[in-house]
Amino acid sequence: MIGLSTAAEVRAAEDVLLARTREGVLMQRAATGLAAVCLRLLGRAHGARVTALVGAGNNGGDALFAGARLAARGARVTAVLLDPDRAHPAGLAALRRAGGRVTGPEGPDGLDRADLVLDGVVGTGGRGGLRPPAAHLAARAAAGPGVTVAVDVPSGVDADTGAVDGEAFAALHTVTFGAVKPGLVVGDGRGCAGTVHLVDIGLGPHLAAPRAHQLTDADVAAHLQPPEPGDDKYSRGVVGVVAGSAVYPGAAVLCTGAALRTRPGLVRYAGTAGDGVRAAWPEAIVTDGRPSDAGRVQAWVAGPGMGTDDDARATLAEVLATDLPVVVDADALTMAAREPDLVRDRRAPTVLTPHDREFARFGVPVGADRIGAARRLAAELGAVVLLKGDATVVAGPDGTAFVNATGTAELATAGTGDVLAGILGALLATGTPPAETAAAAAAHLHGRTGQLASARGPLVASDLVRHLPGAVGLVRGSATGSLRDSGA
Ligand SMILES: NC(=O)C1=CN([C@@H]2O[C@H](COP(=O)(O)OP(=O)(O)OC[C@H]3O[C@@H](n4cnc5c(N)ncnc54)[C@H](O)[C@@H]3O)[C@@H](O)[C@H]2O)[C@@H](O)CC1
Ligand SMILES: [K+]
Repeated sequence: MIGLSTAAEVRAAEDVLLARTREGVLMQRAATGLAAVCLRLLGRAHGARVTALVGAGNNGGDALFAGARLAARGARVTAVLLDPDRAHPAGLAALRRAGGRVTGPEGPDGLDRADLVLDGVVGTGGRGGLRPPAAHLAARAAAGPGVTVAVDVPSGVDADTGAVDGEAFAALHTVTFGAVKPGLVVGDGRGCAGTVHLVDIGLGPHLAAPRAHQLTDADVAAHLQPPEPGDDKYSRGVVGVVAGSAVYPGAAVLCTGAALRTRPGLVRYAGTAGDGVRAAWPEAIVTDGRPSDAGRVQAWVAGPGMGTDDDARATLAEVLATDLPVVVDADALTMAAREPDLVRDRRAPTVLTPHDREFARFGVPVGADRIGAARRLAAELGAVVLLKGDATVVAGPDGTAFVNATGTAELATAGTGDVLAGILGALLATGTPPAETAAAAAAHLHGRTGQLASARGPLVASDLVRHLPGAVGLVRGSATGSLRDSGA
């Protein structure tokens, strides 16, 4: 599990460590790690052209010291000082000693010929979007030929939320220090950060336990273990599905199929799309009656394609009245937004799976702070909220949050949400792990499946169902996790 630490948490840990180390040691650790990543990206140092955009704080100091290291290895480094009188003095001296050039914001900056551009304008001390002339230089860097590398945080991105209020530096890579900040992996910040590289500067033992996380394949594999010799179809978790309609059986077919393909045990279906489900999935046990006629289940998935009429409302209420985990998706979300008391503070876990428009129906739009928004609704309803997006966010009522790392834009097609609901039902039905972890694991597996299914071209939702066993195998087989994956 990768912890996501806020700027304040990182600063607090830095303060403890700063008091115990010689002055400048932490910055040297950061600059050494930064220079090492730059060298890897450049492939060579001698003759490489590097431009560093340098602000007035310690973030600029990191860029200057890293620039000095690259210059010492033969790179042609130009530092563009945005505020020449306030640039980090020791960093500036080191760069000059190593043969680097220095200019002001109006000087010749080499941006149009740089092999690599370092963004050391602002880091965790930044507030709001980039101001001119930094905004102008950032735009030129993005348009130029050089590899763009953000120091700690892309300037203009809020490190805690990923919000971009105005202009921000568009990095292909971000080298971050001490801990990954949430703003690098969620919201608009995710797009600005590119691939995230974490440099250890020794903060680990001093960091507060993070309240937000990213799961890796290894974490998710622990929840997708193969059956053991003593298992039977009941012990692997029985999923109940209420979805679809006689006219629109598709959602029921996709949702049931996803539950079966994630953890083949037993799936029971109750509703008016029974004929379609029987035809597609002879493995499912189908009743045309009400959920209470379906037989014993361990978790319910309610909503995809079920409609929002009185009958649908009664079905949803019946499922929510049980003491079982319930996934509230699609049409069920519309009904829950109208009557939040249906889902509020149930004894068993409830997982709501809104996209932004569905989320807004609960009263307040998502806004730029996606983790904050999910936490707010989760606390208000006493439920788990899985807020879908480019990087899906999961929050539990106690504020525990997860940001998904495996999302791919290929998943933006009809029916993929029905598949996610089915996966989620399968992971909830075993009762372990906690519902927010199960929801985060479902989002992770869904993303991996999307990557696999779109490896050779665009996907449709039924491709996802077909690729689920392969994705489960892939996640199980992968011992290591990564922040950003090749398919993302
Ligand atoms: N504290 C430490 O021990 C360490 C800090 N490190 C670096 O220090 C950074 C934090 O340094 P600081 O606290 O000095 O702050 P920053 O360097 O992030 O930014 C502070 C400066 O930026 C200006 N500023 C704020 N918002 C701006 C905007 N939107 N546009 C233009 N300028 C803006 C402020 O006026 C201030 O001068 C980290 O991100 C990291 O890069 C690393 O060297 C590791 C060790
Ligand atoms: K920066």
